[in-house]
Parts: sequence; structure tokens; C-alpha cells
Amino acid sequence: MTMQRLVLVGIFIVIFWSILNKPKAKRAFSKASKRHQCAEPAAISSSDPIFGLDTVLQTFRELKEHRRMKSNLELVRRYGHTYRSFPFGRRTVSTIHPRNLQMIFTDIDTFGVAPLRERASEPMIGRGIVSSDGTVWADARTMIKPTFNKYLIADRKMFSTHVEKFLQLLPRDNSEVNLQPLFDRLILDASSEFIFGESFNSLERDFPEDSQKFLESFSYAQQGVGKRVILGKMDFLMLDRRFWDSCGFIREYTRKRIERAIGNLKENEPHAGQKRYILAHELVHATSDREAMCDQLLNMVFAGRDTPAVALTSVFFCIARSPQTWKKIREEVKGLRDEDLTLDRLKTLRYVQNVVKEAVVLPIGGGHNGSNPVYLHPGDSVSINIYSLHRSEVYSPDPEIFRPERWDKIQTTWEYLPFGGGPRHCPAQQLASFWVVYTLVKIAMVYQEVQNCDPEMEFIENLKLNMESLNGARVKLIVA
Ligand code: HEM
Repeated sequence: MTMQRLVLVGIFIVIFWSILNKPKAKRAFSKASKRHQCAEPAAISSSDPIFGLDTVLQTFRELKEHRRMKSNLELVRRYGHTYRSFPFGRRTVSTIHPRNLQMIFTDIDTFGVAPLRERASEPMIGRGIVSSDGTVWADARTMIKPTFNKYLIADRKMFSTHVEKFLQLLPRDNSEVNLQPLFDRLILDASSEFIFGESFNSLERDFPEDSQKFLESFSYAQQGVGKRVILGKMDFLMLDRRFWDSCGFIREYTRKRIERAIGNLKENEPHAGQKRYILAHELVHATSDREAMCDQLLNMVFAGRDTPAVALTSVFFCIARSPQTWKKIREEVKGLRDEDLTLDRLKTLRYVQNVVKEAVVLPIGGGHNGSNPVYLHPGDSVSINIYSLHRSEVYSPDPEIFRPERWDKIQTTWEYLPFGGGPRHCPAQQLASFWVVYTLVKIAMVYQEVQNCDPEMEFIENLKLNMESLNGARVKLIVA
């Protein structure tokens, strides 16, 4: 038999086998579905029920018009807490029901992140704690988690140095300032020092050009990864040279930083029991593979470069529209001295903590009862929308109003997940919360009033991978 014939026979067998097996698989699923008394969730209306191209195009349109999250919330209000759609013909079940969330966040062997994240983000951050499942994730998690706690205890002073530089850049003449780019720089400097051992020094006047280029490339590539997640296997449709150039630059720059960090390893030997916890140095003990190190460190930058800055900007966006809140914060921080600002002391500032909870991801959500289970097929996408979860009216009657006092009464479990949950919850939760609360308190110790300067009162979303305020937080800070 010729080679051509062999190939044709092969193709024929594969097609025949899949036709034969499809009804079998379907039957197995429908049997299992019946056994569990499953029912299909509502399907969102679509003019293309096979390929769902209208759903995909609508997603891109909503992203461009800065209303993707708002539209998601509208879908929840129209279809309920769980519904399905078919972008590119792939069955996607979206849910915000706390019982479903508990299962999804806890059972990480069944609900992996790699099928969605690994392919989309590989050109930028390779494989690591954020993008992968299985042993790649488990090894990285085991190595990284203790570093966060040790670092938090040992090196709190480092953060206060960056905050002092940040405070120097705030106007003292009651003029308008957009806090967003300044928060971005603060968090970039703090997180780069923790990750590489040397800060990118973006708060200094002479912000090095290559650090600046790294930052720009990182933001651009992050947006590209967001688009690639939506496109899935159709990512070849994203013809964007700048995305690939940005990824190339980011990786090259990180390799150089790793070499420098390794060069500085000796200087970081503990002096009198004092040790600085630097992630790159911890990694050197775990692996000698430079590309694996590059992947792990970039995964960390991906997760931590701007998340606390986004939280701080949201806090000030809300405070600027709520003068009462600032008065109460000032009342609570009255009399505090710099040396009081320890992790434990900051945890006792109940009102300040409530403000952060309320603003980081506004109010909270809750579940509808009595719905049937949903049967999931292998390969289905399961999508969780934390924005909609935290705005569900069932748990709290006025979810869109900024009201930190609600946290005096609310106890949450799987209804409030700003740091995720289960085995993959954010390992930097304590550190990031400390950075946010510390910065807020330091500003409140200097300024007696925060006035809004933004003519737009509504929050307009800017969805990159995180959601941030499109207009930042434009305020006047009035010196006490
Ligand atoms: C207010 C700031 C922050 C928020 C709200 C936040 C939130 C989250 C959330 C929701 C997740 C789970 C994501 C998912 O798997 O879908 C996560 C994971 C993660 N975060 Fe954070 N994060 C913050 C700051 C940071 C910082 C500063 C770092 C590092 C310096 C960091 C490192 C990580 C890592 C490595 C993961 C992946 C954990 C894993 O998959 O095992 N985060 N974070």
C-alpha cells in the first residue's frame, strides 16, 4: 500500500471512530447527568449558536467601550447566578454561586487554570505558579509561600522607605494630582526590590530608561495575554508584532536582572541574624536552570506588579466621593506614630480595614438557593466573575453604594474572594494588605481632606488583566 493510501485509511479510521464514539460519550454524559439530577443552566441568547462568534465580537466591543464587567453583571441579573455561553463553540459555564465557587477553588485537580492561561501567557511568562497546574505549580508554590511570610516579618522597613519617597512626590499646595501613576510606581519599586533584590527606582527622578521600557512592554504584553485568553486556540488571529517584541524584551531584561541578583548573592549573607528575603535568591537555592528562574520570577511580577496599586487607586476613588469616610479614617489614625505602624497594630484599625474591604472590590455577594446541579463535560470552560459576585444584591441590599460600615456586621466565606480561595489563594495576601493599609494610613496622617477633582462620578472600568479605574483617582489633598 502506498504512503498516500495509508494516510487516507488513517484519516478514515479516525473520523469513523469519532462518529461511532460521539453518541457513546453523549449517552454516558446524559446518564451521569440524570443520576446527579442535573439540569442545563440558562443559555445566553446568541445569533450564532454553533460558533458563538457574536459572543466573541461582543466581548471585544465591551472591552473597547470599558463596560465588560458591567455587562457581565447585567447577564447575572438577567440569567441568574449560573448561565452558559458558547464562545468559539466551546461550552462555557459562568457562575458566581458560592457553593460552586467553593468546589472550583478547592478541587484544583479537576478545575485547572493551565488550559486557559498557559498557552495565552507562555510567550510572556513561560510556565510557573500563576499559569500552570500540576507539579510545575506545586513546586513553585512550596518554594514561594514561606518566602512571603519570612519577608513580611523581616523586611517591613523596606516598604516604608518607598512610601517616604512616594509622599515626597505628593503636592503640598492643594493642587490636583492623579494618584494612580504614583501608586503604580510605589508598588513597582517595592515589588521589584522584593523579587529581584534591587528596586526599579521608578520614584526617583532618574527612572532608568530600560526599567521604563520594561514597564511599558509589560503592560502591553499583559493586555495581549488578556486577548489571547479570549481567543483561545484561535490566538493566531492576533497579528500583533508589538506583542512578541514586548515579550522578547521582558524576558531579556529579566535574564539580566537574574544575573545581577546572583552576583549580589554574597552581599546578602545574613549580618547579625538579619537577612533580606529576595525571591531571586531563594530561587537560586531551588534551581540552577536560568530559564525556569526567569519563568518563575516573571510569574511573580505578573501577579504582583500592580495589584496593590489598583487596590489603592480604588480606595482613593471611593474616598474622594465620600468626605465622611476620610473624617472617620483621620479620627482612627489620630495619635498614631510611625513606629506604631506594624502589621499587628494596623490589623486593629477596624474602620480603615473596612474601607479597604469595601473599596478593593466593592460590596459582597451571595447565593440563590435550590437550583439544580450543572453537569460539566471535560474541556468545558468554567468562568467566575468576582466583580459580579461582589455585587450580588442577595447578600447585601445596596451593593453599589460605598458603605464601609457594612463590614461591622458581615461575616463572609465563599461570597467574598478578593484574594481567591482554596489551595491557590493569593500567597501575598498579608503582604499586599499591609502595603495598602500602611500607605493609606501614612497619607491620612498628613492630609486632612481628600477632594474629588474628577468630573465623572461613576467608576469607568479599564480591564487589562486586573480591572482598574480608567480615570485613576484625581484628587486634591488638603494638608492638615
Ligand atoms: C491587593 C493586591 C492583590 C490582590 C487583590 C491579589 C489577588 C489574587 C487573586 C484573586 C489570586 C488568585 C488568582 C487566580 O488563581 O485566579 C492571586 C494569586 C496570586 N497572587 Fe495575588 N493579589 C494581590 C497582590 C499580590 C502580590 C503583591 C503578589 C506578589 C508579589 C501576588 C502574588 C500572587 C501569586 C504568585 C498568585 C498565584 C498563586 C497560585 O496560583 O498558587 N499577589 N492573587
